[in-house]
Amino acid sequence: MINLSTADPAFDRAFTTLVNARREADADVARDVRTIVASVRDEGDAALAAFTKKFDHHDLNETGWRIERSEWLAAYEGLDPVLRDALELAAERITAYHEKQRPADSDTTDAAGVRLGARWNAIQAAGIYIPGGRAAYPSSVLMNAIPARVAGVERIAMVTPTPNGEINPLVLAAAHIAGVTEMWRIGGAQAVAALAYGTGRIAPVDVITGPGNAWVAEAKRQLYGVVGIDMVAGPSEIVVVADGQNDANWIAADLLSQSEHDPTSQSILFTDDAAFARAVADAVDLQIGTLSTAQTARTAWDANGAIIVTASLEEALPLVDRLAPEHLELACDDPQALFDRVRHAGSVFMGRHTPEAIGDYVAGPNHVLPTGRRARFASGLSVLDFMKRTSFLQLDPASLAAIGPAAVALAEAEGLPAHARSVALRLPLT
Ligand SMILES: NC(=O)c1ccc[n+]([C@@H]2O[C@H](COP(=O)([O-])OP(=O)(O)OC[C@H]3O[C@@H](n4cnc5c(N)ncnc54)[C@H](O)[C@@H]3O)[C@@H](O)[C@H]2O)c1
Ligand SMILES: N[C@H](CO)Cc1c[nH]c[nH+]1
Ligand SMILES: [Zn+2]
Repeated sequence: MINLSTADPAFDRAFTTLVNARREADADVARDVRTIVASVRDEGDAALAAFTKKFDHHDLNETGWRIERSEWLAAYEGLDPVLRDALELAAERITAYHEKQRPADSDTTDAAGVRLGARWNAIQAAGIYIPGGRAAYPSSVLMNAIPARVAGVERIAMVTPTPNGEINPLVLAAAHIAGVTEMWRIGGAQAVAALAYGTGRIAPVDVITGPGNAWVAEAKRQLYGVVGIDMVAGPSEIVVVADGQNDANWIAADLLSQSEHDPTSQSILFTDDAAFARAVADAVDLQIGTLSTAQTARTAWDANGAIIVTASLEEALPLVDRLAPEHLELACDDPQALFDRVRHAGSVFMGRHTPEAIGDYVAGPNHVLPTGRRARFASGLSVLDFMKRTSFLQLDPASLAAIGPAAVALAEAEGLPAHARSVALRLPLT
């Protein structure tokens, strides 16, 4: 973890180094993913089986490629009622939030008499990636499959790695609740490539969504264009802006909630109170030892964590924008005043009683969010990622006569005479 202060003359250089650090996509990851993707494209299921053996340590021909619906249902029915209720509550709240994202079609006639509009359609087949290397993510099943279902996607093909052939029953139960239509026991860059190109067993999809580690995120990035993607949602990140009135233990837990995801995760605290900064650093060190995820959290915190003391909370805001974090917590009395001045963040958690983890599970907005400073240009997963828009137009003789001559003039100016003729032939003779 690094300690910085904006009062330090060397601050600008140190902060720029922090902003530019490429935690997730070093050259080796990009090169290895290129090899994996090419193997799956050329060798299909044989490559999938080999990579699954290498990375997830099981033989797909023994454990089975697909996980059948009967197993999802059995898992759902066998769930502890407390967990079943929790999943159902999460699913209800996520559905309610995403239903409001359904876009409206448009169909209008303008002053020239031209009918203009746009119609939204769901994509036909979505591939959803559910991480499963270090932890199981039933919450990510809901966050991906529910918006796809709300959009009206017919085929929702879920992939998830099953290390040593084992899968968490909660993941199966979540697939049952959320409306997944097929499930494959594969993960990593190889699963993303299989969904993009298709293999003997797996039909290709139109769009791949979902979070994952550095290899998964890089595979989506490389395959964009072969398929659509939501955005690059890699190793988790959090920035907390907190004044000295907070409980240091609460803020330490918030920082660790994202450090425990991945050794390359990043957690950063900005505070205007140097004594509070020291208290949080101590609380993080005390809490790490109590976590079953201590090893991952410790690696991430030591390598990528930062505590930055500023002269005021306001001073932190342009620095937050430069980081464009996946998650931003504003832990102070008037979070709205700070929020009004933040431009780049995937999702913002306002006030002292809104820990980021509530958004990971049950609040409603999507937890699949852009990482690696991509909140500068990308947004969290939504219903729109599973839809696309077709524009349409309709003219009659009068409206063509009104705007057609301008099109003819422009076509001739572009040196495209067939374009000009196609319009001119329909215009009244003058
Ligand atoms: N940004 C978001 O919205 C969001 C949401 C949830 C989770 N996450 C992130 O998802 C990630 C989950 O990671 P995970 O590892 O638990 O599961 P994962 O499913 O993303 O990755 C596991 C797979 O990674 C591949 N892999 C592992 N080591 C490899 C290597 N050396 N070379 C090639 N491939 C390799 C294997 O194929 C393995 O099956 C975390 O980074 C977490 O922070 C992000
Ligand atoms: N914080 C993750 C997004 O970066 C989402 C998640 C799921 N489960 C727990 N956390
Ligand atoms: Zn999380």
